[in-house]
Amino acid sequence: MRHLPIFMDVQGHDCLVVGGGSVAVRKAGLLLEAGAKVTLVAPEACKELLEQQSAGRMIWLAESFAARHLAGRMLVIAATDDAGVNRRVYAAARSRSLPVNVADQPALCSFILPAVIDRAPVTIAVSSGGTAPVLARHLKTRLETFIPHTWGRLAGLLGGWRGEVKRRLSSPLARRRFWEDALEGQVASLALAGDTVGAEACLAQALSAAVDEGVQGQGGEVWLVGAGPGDPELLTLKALRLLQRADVIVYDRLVGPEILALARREAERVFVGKRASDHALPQEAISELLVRLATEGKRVLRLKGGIPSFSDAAARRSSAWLPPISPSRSCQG
Ligand SMILES: C[C@@]1(CC(=O)O)C2=NC(=C\c3[nH]c(c(CCC(=O)O)c3CC(=O)O)Cc3[nH]c(c(CC(=O)O)c3CCC(=O)O)/C=C3\N/C(=C\2)[C@@H](CCC(=O)O)[C@]3(C)CC(=O)O)/[C@H]1CCC(=O)O
Ligand SMILES: NC(=O)c1ccc[n+]([C@@H]2O[C@H](COP(=O)([O-])OP(=O)(O)OC[C@H]3O[C@@H](n4cnc5c(N)ncnc54)[C@H](O)[C@@H]3O)[C@@H](O)[C@H]2O)c1
Repeated sequence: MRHLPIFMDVQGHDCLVVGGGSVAVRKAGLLLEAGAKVTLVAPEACKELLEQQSAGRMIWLAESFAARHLAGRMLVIAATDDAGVNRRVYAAARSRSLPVNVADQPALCSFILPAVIDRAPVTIAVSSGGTAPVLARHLKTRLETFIPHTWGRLAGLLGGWRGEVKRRLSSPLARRRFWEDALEGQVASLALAGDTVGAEACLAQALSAAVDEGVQGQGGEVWLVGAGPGDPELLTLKALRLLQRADVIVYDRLVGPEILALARREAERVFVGKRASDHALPQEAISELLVRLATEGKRVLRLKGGIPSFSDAAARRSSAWLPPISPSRSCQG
C-alpha cells in the first residue's frame, strides 16, 4: 500500500482550492459534499464556478494565489494551468504543515484523491496508489453497479440501533457476532429490499434472542476448512465467509500469506504447522488448543492447506479429531 487511506472530517472547516477551471470545481465539489466551506482563488472563473458562486455554495476570490490565502485553512487543493503556481502552492502549504493536493502531480501531493462511491453514510474510496487513475474510475463504476443505495439505508438502520445493542449486550464479542449475524441474515436482506419496518422488527427480535443466549453463556465453535492449493481465488465462498468471521485462525505451513490476509485484521493467527527448523504441534495438542479456544467462546477456524477437498480417508480422520464440542463442523475448501 503506497498511501494511507483515511477519511478526514472537513465538516464546517475552511478549505482552499487554487484554480477556477473545471478540474478545480470538480475537486471543490467533493469537498462540498463532505461538508467543507470552500473558497476558490483564481483570476478567472469557468461557467460552473460562476454558477456555484451565485448559488452561494462556494466563495470565489478573483485574485492570483498568494501564501496569505492559506491562513486558517484545513487543507488545500491546487488545479491551475500554471506549473509554477502549483509548485508555489505546494511549497507554501508544506511549510505550514497543511495537507496539499496538486491535481495530476503526485510529486506535489501530500494526499491524493480517490474515485468515490457515495452511499452515505457508507463511502467507498478507490485508489490505484496514483498508478492508473482511469483504472480507479473504472473500478468505481463497476462497484457502483452492485452496491445499491440501499446499503446506505442499511448502515443508517444499524447505526440507529448501536446504542441499544451496546446497552443490552455487554460483551464486545457478543456485539460483533450480533452484527455479523444481522448482516448475514434477514435483517440485511429485508433492509436491502427496502423493507425498513420489517428489518427493524427482525433486529429487535434478534437482539432479544441474543440477550437470552448471552444469559445462558454463548459457546464458541470450531470449523475445519480446507484452504485449497494456495490460490485465494480457489477458496469457496463459504470458506471465505468463515475466514472473515473467525476470531482465531489455526493454520499450517501450506496456508500462504495471501489467504491469511483475507481474514479479519484483528483475528488471532496461530501457526501449528511444520517448518524446516520447527516441529509441528502434535495432533492431540492442536485438538486441545481448538477446544480451549472454543470454550473461551471464540469462533475458531482450523485452516488446513493442501488439496482443495479432503480425501475420504482424510475426511474421516479430520472429523475424528474435530474436538468434541458443539458446534464443530468442516468445510471442504
Ligand atoms: C480518481 C480521480 C479523482 C479526482 O481527481 O477527483 C483522480 N484522477 C481522476 C481522473 C483522471 N485523471 C487523469 C485523467 C486523464 C487520463 C490520464 O491521463 O490518465 C483522468 C480521467 C478522467 O478525467 O476521466 C490524468 C492524471 N491524473 C494524475 C496524473 C499524473 C500521473 O499519473 O502521474 C494524470 C496524467 C496527467 C498527464 O497526462 O499529464 C494523477 C492523479 N489523479 C488522481 C485522481 C490521483 C491518483 C488516484 C489513484 O490513486 O488512482 C493523482 C495521483 C493525484 C490527484 O489528482 O489527486 C479522478 C477520477 C474520478 C472519478 O471519475 O471518480
Ligand atoms: N485530474 C483530472 O481529471 C484532470 C483532467 C484535466 C486536467 N487536469 C489538470 O488540472 C489542471 C487544470 O485543469 P482545468 O481544465 O481546470 O484548467 P483551466 O485552464 O480551465 O483552468 C486553469 C485555472 O487556473 C487558474 N490560474 C492560473 N494562474 C493562477 C494563479 N496564479 N492563481 C490562481 N489561479 C490561477 C486560472 O484562472 C483558471 O481558472 C490542468 O492544467 C491539468 O494539469 C486534471
